[in-house]
Amino acid sequence: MKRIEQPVVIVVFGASGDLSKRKLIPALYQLAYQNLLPANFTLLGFARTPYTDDEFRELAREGVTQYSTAGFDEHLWRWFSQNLFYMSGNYDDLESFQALAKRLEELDAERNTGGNYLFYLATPPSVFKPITSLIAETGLCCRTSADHLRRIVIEKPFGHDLESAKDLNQHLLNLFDEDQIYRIDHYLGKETVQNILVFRFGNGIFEPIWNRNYVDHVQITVAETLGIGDRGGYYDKAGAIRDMLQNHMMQLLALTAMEPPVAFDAEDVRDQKVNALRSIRPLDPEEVDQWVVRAQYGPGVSEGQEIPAYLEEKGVDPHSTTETYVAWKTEIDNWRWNGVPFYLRTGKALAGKVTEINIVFRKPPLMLFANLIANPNTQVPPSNVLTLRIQPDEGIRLTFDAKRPGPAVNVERVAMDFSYSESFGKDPGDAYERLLLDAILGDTTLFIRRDEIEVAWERITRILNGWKMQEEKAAQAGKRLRLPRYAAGTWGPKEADELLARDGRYWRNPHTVNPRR
Ligand SMILES: NC(=O)C1=CN([C@@H]2O[C@H](COP(=O)(O)OP(=O)(O)OC[C@H]3O[C@@H](n4cnc5c(N)ncnc54)[C@H](OP(=O)(O)O)[C@@H]3O)[C@@H](O)[C@H]2O)C=CC1
Ligand SMILES: O=C1O[C@H](COP(=O)(O)O)[C@@H](O)[C@H](O)[C@H]1O
Repeated sequence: MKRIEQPVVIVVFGASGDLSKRKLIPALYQLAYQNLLPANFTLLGFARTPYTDDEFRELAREGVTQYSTAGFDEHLWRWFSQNLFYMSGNYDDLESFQALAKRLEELDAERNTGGNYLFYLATPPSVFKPITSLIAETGLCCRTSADHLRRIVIEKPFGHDLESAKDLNQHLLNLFDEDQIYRIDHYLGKETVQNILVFRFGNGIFEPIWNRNYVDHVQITVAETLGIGDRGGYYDKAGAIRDMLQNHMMQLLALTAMEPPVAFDAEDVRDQKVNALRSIRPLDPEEVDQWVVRAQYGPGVSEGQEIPAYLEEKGVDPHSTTETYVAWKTEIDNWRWNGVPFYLRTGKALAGKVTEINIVFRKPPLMLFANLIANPNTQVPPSNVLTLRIQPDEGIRLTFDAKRPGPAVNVERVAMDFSYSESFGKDPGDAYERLLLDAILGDTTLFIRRDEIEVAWERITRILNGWKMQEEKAAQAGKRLRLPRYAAGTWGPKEADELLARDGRYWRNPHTVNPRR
């Protein structure tokens, strides 16, 4: 990774919160561990909770001890912690921001930080607008700050539907230039997600078969074992579609489906991602049930932990119709992918924590060995599947059929594996490390551009509209909609299996020892 040359103050709004403690501060510490931060690096936390600098440092120390992948080193901590500062203020109050401007001036003078500021919005989205308005009003960041580094990093969720996303984009673009706005999606910071592009476009052998002539279908799974825990208040308003599908999974889809960029730079890569997203077939809300399955978890056990039914979780409306699981079949209407279904699924309280992309290749034109396969299913599934394992056990696997040694011709499914940890001797670093560094260095490649977020929301809002229509219909009939259920600790509802079974396919469940199931 490249070292940051120029000094910078990172202002973290919402610094008293979970993201700051679990992700941002440990990621900065890890950058310090790798000697990637500038000598006079400075972090100024800003939130309403009244902490002193020392109290904030204590909070940060807890975060680093618990969550840093670099471990805890007392000597490094002493250097790192003396660069952390804190001030309290309100997110919608001009005086607080004037005080912030004054504090930044002092820090500039004391620490020679050159007037370079990166503002990180690690707060709930309800205060994104007031914070950015006041940053602009106090002149801390505006279009004319060209002489200094002045950038805004904005966390997800970016809007809750197309209209609100457009509205937030418009608000930001009234105040700042697009290249000052860093819309974050932490999946793009994951090494294995970035590797999708290297794998596809850095090698000569995969791209020629990466299309409708060879690919039968694509499956993208982002499964989590935990329930919603104590995030009921947030999650019940978001659901799986807004929490995961609109952002992380759309990005995985775009990177899998996109055409090669002209060059590996921010605009070219994002142009191609936008084209891929625009090629997703727009869904007719009336037909939502043909393409999308939603469900909620019931009680069960996942990874040895008892999980209550979603409707009994703290902060959840007992009549909620918010989905904790969503499966979506879509098609990409372009030359490369015409007729190849993409199946996406994500959910909480599932049987495994895993993110993977499966490229399932077509069967050979003639199945010469179909009757020689040991214990075949009634229907012989395609044997060649390329699995991009995003997490955990990051790597790539290709399954194929081979002859089992012996005088008879017996065919068995085997695999070729690439493992990150085996090949590179270490696990991939944390996504926030990479993204923070890129934001400071001014590289927007791994951040979401305005049009990207809007086209993703456009396709997702069609699904949301379909569900809304169903709810309105039920209400008119005096009924309450009840979502399908799946037991916590399983791979999801039977309706999701049926979505694929209708096409003669099945979900390839990760961790399946025998890839034939
Ligand atoms: N936590 C995570 O793992 C992830 C978080 N995110 C996103 O990052 C952002 C921050 O997340 P997280 O740290 O978990 O959030 P928190 O709920 O911990 O909020 C962060 C801080 O914001 C302030 N805050 C909380 N609620 C409100 C409110 N209603 N109005 C104004 N201020 C409030 C609090 O600080 P104070 O009261 O001191 O002002 C709090 O410490 C969110 O947008 C979230 O969606 C994205 C991916 C992962
Ligand atoms: O953004 C989010 O992502 C996490 C999953 O992230 P991962 O890096 O652990 O795969 C998810 O748990 C959370 O609900 C969502 O807000």
